[in-house]
Amino acid sequence: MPKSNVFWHHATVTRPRREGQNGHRAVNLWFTGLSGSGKSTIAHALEEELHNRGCRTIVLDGDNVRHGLCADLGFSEEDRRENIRRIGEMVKLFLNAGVMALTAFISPFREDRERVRRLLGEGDFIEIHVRCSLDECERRDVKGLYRRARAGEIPNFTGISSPYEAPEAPEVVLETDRHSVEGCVEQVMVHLEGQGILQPVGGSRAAAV
Ligand SMILES: Nc1ncnc2c1ncn2[C@@H]1O[C@H](COP(=O)(O)OS(=O)(=O)O)[C@@H](OP(=O)(O)O)[C@H]1O
Ligand SMILES: Nc1ncnc2c1ncn2[C@@H]1O[C@H](COP(=O)(O)OP(=O)(O)O)[C@@H](O)[C@H]1O
Repeated sequence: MPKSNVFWHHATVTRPRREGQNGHRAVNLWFTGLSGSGKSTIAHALEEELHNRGCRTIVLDGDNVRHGLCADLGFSEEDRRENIRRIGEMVKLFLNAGVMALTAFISPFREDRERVRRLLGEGDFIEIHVRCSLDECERRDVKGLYRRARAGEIPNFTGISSPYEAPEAPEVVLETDRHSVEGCVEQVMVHLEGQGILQPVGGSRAAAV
Protein backbone atom coordinates (compact mmCIF):
# COMPACT_ATOMS: atom_id res chain seq x y z
CA MET A 1 0.00 0.00 0.00
CA PRO A 2 1.47 3.40 -0.90
CA LYS A 3 2.52 5.29 2.25
CA SER A 4 0.77 8.39 0.88
CA ASN A 5 -2.53 6.60 1.58
CA VAL A 6 -1.71 6.18 5.26
CA PHE A 7 -2.63 9.06 7.55
CA TRP A 8 -1.59 9.93 11.10
CA HIS A 9 -4.35 10.44 13.58
CA HIS A 10 -3.26 12.99 16.14
CA ALA A 11 -3.91 11.89 19.69
CA THR A 12 -5.18 14.40 22.22
CA VAL A 13 -3.74 12.34 25.07
CA THR A 14 -0.10 13.06 24.27
CA ARG A 15 3.18 11.64 25.53
CA PRO A 16 3.89 14.70 27.73
CA ARG A 17 0.47 14.29 29.34
CA ARG A 18 1.12 10.62 29.99
CA GLU A 19 4.58 11.38 31.39
CA GLY A 20 3.07 14.06 33.59
CA GLN A 21 0.53 11.61 34.95
CA ASN A 22 3.21 8.95 35.50
CA GLY A 23 5.57 11.38 37.17
CA HIS A 24 8.64 10.31 35.23
CA ARG A 25 10.07 10.54 31.75
CA ALA A 26 9.69 7.68 29.31
CA VAL A 27 13.13 6.64 28.14
CA ASN A 28 14.71 3.58 26.61
CA LEU A 29 17.40 1.85 28.63
CA TRP A 30 19.20 -0.06 25.90
CA PHE A 31 21.36 -2.85 27.35
CA THR A 32 23.90 -4.25 24.90
CA GLY A 33 26.52 -6.92 25.48
CA LEU A 34 27.61 -10.49 24.87
CA SER A 35 25.38 -13.45 25.62
CA GLY A 36 25.74 -14.13 29.34
CA SER A 37 27.12 -10.68 30.12
CA GLY A 38 24.14 -9.92 32.39
CA LYS A 39 21.72 -7.87 30.28
CA SER A 40 18.55 -9.71 31.33
CA THR A 41 19.56 -10.10 34.97
CA ILE A 42 20.25 -6.39 35.36
CA ALA A 43 17.23 -5.27 33.29
CA HIS A 44 14.86 -7.28 35.49
CA ALA A 45 16.54 -6.24 38.75
CA LEU A 46 16.38 -2.61 37.65
CA GLU A 47 12.75 -2.96 36.63
CA GLU A 48 11.98 -4.25 40.14
CA GLU A 49 13.59 -1.14 41.63
CA LEU A 50 11.78 1.22 39.23
CA HIS A 51 8.44 -0.53 39.67
CA ASN A 52 8.74 -0.23 43.44
CA ARG A 53 9.16 3.52 42.97
CA GLY A 54 5.92 3.70 41.00
CA CYS A 55 7.43 3.89 37.50
CA ARG A 56 5.69 2.36 34.50
CA THR A 57 8.08 -0.09 32.88
CA ILE A 58 8.47 -3.01 30.51
CA VAL A 59 11.40 -5.33 29.85
CA LEU A 60 11.80 -6.45 26.26
CA ASP A 61 14.18 -9.32 25.55
CA GLY A 62 14.55 -12.39 23.38
CA ASP A 63 11.92 -14.23 25.39
CA ASN A 64 9.09 -11.92 24.45
CA VAL A 65 10.32 -10.77 21.06
CA ARG A 66 12.08 -13.64 19.29
CA HIS A 67 9.18 -15.99 20.11
CA GLY A 68 6.61 -13.59 18.66
CA LEU A 69 7.18 -10.39 16.69
CA CYS A 70 10.59 -11.58 15.46
CA ALA A 71 9.94 -15.34 15.34
CA ASP A 72 10.81 -15.33 11.63
CA LEU A 73 14.34 -14.03 12.24
CA GLY A 74 17.58 -15.92 12.83
CA PHE A 75 21.11 -14.76 13.58
CA SER A 76 22.54 -13.72 10.22
CA GLU A 77 23.77 -10.12 10.08
CA GLU A 78 20.72 -9.19 8.03
CA ASP A 79 18.27 -10.82 10.46
CA ARG A 80 19.90 -9.24 13.50
CA ARG A 81 19.63 -5.85 11.77
CA GLU A 82 15.92 -6.39 11.14
CA ASN A 83 15.47 -7.64 14.72
CA ILE A 84 16.93 -4.43 16.12
CA ARG A 85 14.98 -2.27 13.67
CA ARG A 86 11.67 -3.79 14.76
CA ILE A 87 12.59 -3.52 18.42
CA GLY A 88 13.43 0.16 17.91
CA GLU A 89 10.01 0.80 16.38
CA MET A 90 8.34 -1.10 19.20
CA VAL A 91 10.25 0.91 21.82
CA LYS A 92 9.07 4.11 20.14
CA LEU A 93 5.46 3.06 20.71
CA PHE A 94 6.15 2.31 24.38
CA LEU A 95 7.79 5.72 24.85
CA ASN A 96 4.78 7.38 23.29
CA ALA A 97 2.67 5.45 25.80
CA GLY A 98 4.76 6.99 28.59
CA VAL A 99 6.40 3.70 29.53
CA MET A 100 10.10 3.20 30.31
CA ALA A 101 11.38 0.44 28.03
CA LEU A 102 14.28 -1.70 29.24
CA THR A 103 15.66 -3.63 26.28
CA ALA A 104 18.08 -6.55 26.64
CA PHE A 105 19.42 -7.60 23.24
CA ILE A 106 22.95 -8.43 22.19
CA SER A 107 22.54 -5.82 19.41
CA PRO A 108 26.10 -6.45 18.24
CA PHE A 109 26.28 -3.86 15.47
CA ARG A 110 27.07 -0.23 16.29
CA GLU A 111 25.27 1.08 13.23
CA ASP A 112 22.01 -0.66 14.20
CA ARG A 113 22.12 0.78 17.72
CA GLU A 114 22.86 4.23 16.34
CA ARG A 115 19.86 3.92 14.07
CA VAL A 116 17.65 3.32 17.11
CA ARG A 117 19.25 6.31 18.82
CA ARG A 118 18.36 8.50 15.84
CA LEU A 119 14.84 7.07 15.66
CA LEU A 120 14.10 7.79 19.32
CA GLY A 121 16.08 11.00 19.56
CA GLU A 122 18.97 12.05 21.75
CA GLY A 123 18.08 11.84 25.43
CA ASP A 124 15.43 9.16 24.97
CA PHE A 125 17.99 6.45 24.13
CA ILE A 126 20.29 5.55 27.01
CA GLU A 127 22.89 3.07 25.84
CA ILE A 128 24.16 0.81 28.60
CA HIS A 129 27.16 -1.33 27.75
CA VAL A 130 27.01 -4.49 29.84
CA ARG A 131 30.71 -5.21 29.69
CA CYS A 132 32.04 -8.63 30.57
CA SER A 133 35.01 -10.51 29.18
CA LEU A 134 34.29 -13.32 26.74
CA ASP A 135 36.20 -15.64 29.09
CA GLU A 136 33.83 -14.87 31.95
CA CYS A 137 30.72 -15.18 29.72
CA GLU A 138 31.99 -18.57 28.60
CA ARG A 139 32.72 -19.58 32.15
CA ARG A 140 29.15 -18.64 33.15
CA ASP A 141 27.71 -20.30 30.03
CA VAL A 142 24.22 -19.76 31.46
CA LYS A 143 22.45 -21.63 28.65
CA GLY A 144 25.24 -23.95 27.52
CA LEU A 145 25.37 -22.12 24.19
CA TYR A 146 29.09 -21.26 24.26
CA ARG A 147 29.99 -24.91 24.66
CA ARG A 148 27.77 -25.77 21.72
CA ALA A 149 29.12 -22.87 19.66
CA ARG A 150 32.72 -24.00 20.33
CA ALA A 151 31.69 -27.48 19.23
CA GLY A 152 30.51 -25.99 15.94
CA GLU A 153 26.87 -26.72 16.62
CA ILE A 154 25.70 -23.06 16.53
CA PRO A 155 26.82 -20.95 13.55
CA ASN A 156 27.27 -17.16 13.76
CA PHE A 157 27.57 -17.16 17.53
CA THR A 158 28.41 -13.71 18.91
CA GLY A 159 31.95 -13.50 20.23
CA ILE A 160 32.91 -16.85 18.69
CA SER A 161 32.00 -16.78 15.02
CA SER A 162 30.13 -13.48 14.71
CA PRO A 163 31.41 -10.05 15.77
CA TYR A 164 30.41 -7.85 18.70
CA GLU A 165 31.05 -4.13 18.22
CA ALA A 166 31.33 -2.45 21.62
CA PRO A 167 29.74 0.98 22.00
CA GLU A 168 32.15 3.89 21.59
CA ALA A 169 30.36 6.41 23.80
CA PRO A 170 27.66 4.69 25.83
CA GLU A 171 25.85 6.67 28.51
CA VAL A 172 26.68 3.96 31.08
CA VAL A 173 29.21 1.11 31.28
CA LEU A 174 28.54 -1.74 33.70
CA GLU A 175 31.41 -4.13 34.40
CA THR A 176 29.59 -7.26 35.45
CA ASP A 177 32.77 -9.28 35.93
CA ARG A 178 33.87 -6.76 38.58
CA HIS A 179 30.67 -5.56 40.24
CA SER A 180 27.60 -7.19 41.76
CA VAL A 181 24.12 -7.10 40.23
CA GLU A 182 23.06 -4.69 43.00
CA GLY A 183 26.04 -2.45 42.30
CA CYS A 184 25.20 -2.33 38.59
CA VAL A 185 21.55 -1.49 39.29
CA GLU A 186 22.65 1.26 41.65
CA GLN A 187 24.94 2.68 38.94
CA VAL A 188 22.03 2.97 36.50
CA MET A 189 19.77 4.49 39.17
CA VAL A 190 22.41 7.14 39.89
CA HIS A 191 22.53 7.97 36.18
CA LEU A 192 18.72 8.24 35.95
CA GLU A 193 18.56 10.44 39.06
CA GLY A 194 21.37 12.61 37.72
CA GLN A 195 19.54 13.12 34.43
CA GLY A 196 16.28 14.04 36.17
CA ILE A 197 14.48 11.14 34.52
CA LEU A 198 12.76 10.03 37.73
CA GLN A 199 11.54 13.52 38.57
CA PRO A 200 7.94 14.61 38.11
CA VAL A 201 7.30 15.91 34.60
CA GLY A 202 5.47 19.24 34.29
CA GLY A 203 4.81 19.47 38.01
CA SER A 204 2.37 16.56 38.14
CA ARG A 205 2.19 13.59 40.49
CA ALA A 206 5.64 12.56 41.81
CA ALA A 207 7.11 9.16 41.01
CA ALA A 208 8.84 8.79 44.36
CA VAL A 209 6.84 6.79 46.88
N1 LIG B 1 24.10 -17.42 17.00
C1 LIG B 1 23.72 -16.81 18.14
N2 LIG B 1 24.40 -15.73 18.57
C2 LIG B 1 24.02 -15.12 19.71
N3 LIG B 1 22.97 -15.51 20.48
C3 LIG B 1 22.26 -16.58 20.08
C4 LIG B 1 22.60 -17.29 18.89
N4 LIG B 1 21.73 -18.31 18.74
C5 LIG B 1 20.89 -18.26 19.77
N5 LIG B 1 21.19 -17.22 20.59
C6 LIG B 1 20.38 -16.86 21.76
O1 LIG B 1 19.63 -15.70 21.35
C7 LIG B 1 19.84 -14.63 22.22
C8 LIG B 1 20.25 -13.36 21.45
O2 LIG B 1 19.18 -12.81 20.77
P1 LIG B 1 19.15 -11.25 20.46
O3 LIG B 1 17.82 -10.96 19.84
O4 LIG B 1 19.53 -10.50 21.68
O5 LIG B 1 20.33 -11.13 19.38
S1 LIG B 1 20.65 -9.91 18.40
O6 LIG B 1 20.52 -8.67 19.18
O7 LIG B 1 19.69 -9.93 17.29
O8 LIG B 1 22.03 -10.13 17.94
C9 LIG B 1 20.94 -15.00 23.17
O9 LIG B 1 20.41 -14.63 24.43
P2 LIG B 1 21.27 -13.91 25.57
O10 LIG B 1 22.16 -15.00 26.10
O11 LIG B 1 20.23 -13.48 26.56
O12 LIG B 1 22.03 -12.74 25.02
C10 LIG B 1 21.13 -16.49 23.01
O13 LIG B 1 20.49 -17.16 24.07
N1 LIG C 1 27.10 -8.08 38.06
C1 LIG C 1 26.34 -8.95 37.41
N2 LIG C 1 25.35 -8.50 36.60
C2 LIG C 1 24.57 -9.36 35.91
N3 LIG C 1 24.71 -10.72 35.95
C3 LIG C 1 25.68 -11.22 36.74
C4 LIG C 1 26.53 -10.37 37.48
N4 LIG C 1 27.40 -11.13 38.15
C5 LIG C 1 27.09 -12.41 37.86
N5 LIG C 1 26.05 -12.47 37.01
C6 LIG C 1 25.45 -13.71 36.46
O1 LIG C 1 25.71 -13.75 35.06
C7 LIG C 1 24.63 -14.38 34.37
C8 LIG C 1 24.09 -13.40 33.32
O2 LIG C 1 23.07 -14.04 32.58
P1 LIG C 1 22.00 -13.23 31.76
O3 LIG C 1 21.44 -12.13 32.59
O4 LIG C 1 21.03 -14.22 31.21
O5 LIG C 1 22.89 -12.58 30.60
P2 LIG C 1 22.42 -12.05 29.17
O6 LIG C 1 21.00 -11.59 29.29
O7 LIG C 1 23.38 -10.94 28.85
O8 LIG C 1 22.59 -13.22 28.23
C9 LIG C 1 23.58 -14.71 35.43
O9 LIG C 1 23.75 -16.06 35.82
C10 LIG C 1 23.94 -13.80 36.59
O10 LIG C 1 23.56 -14.30 37.85
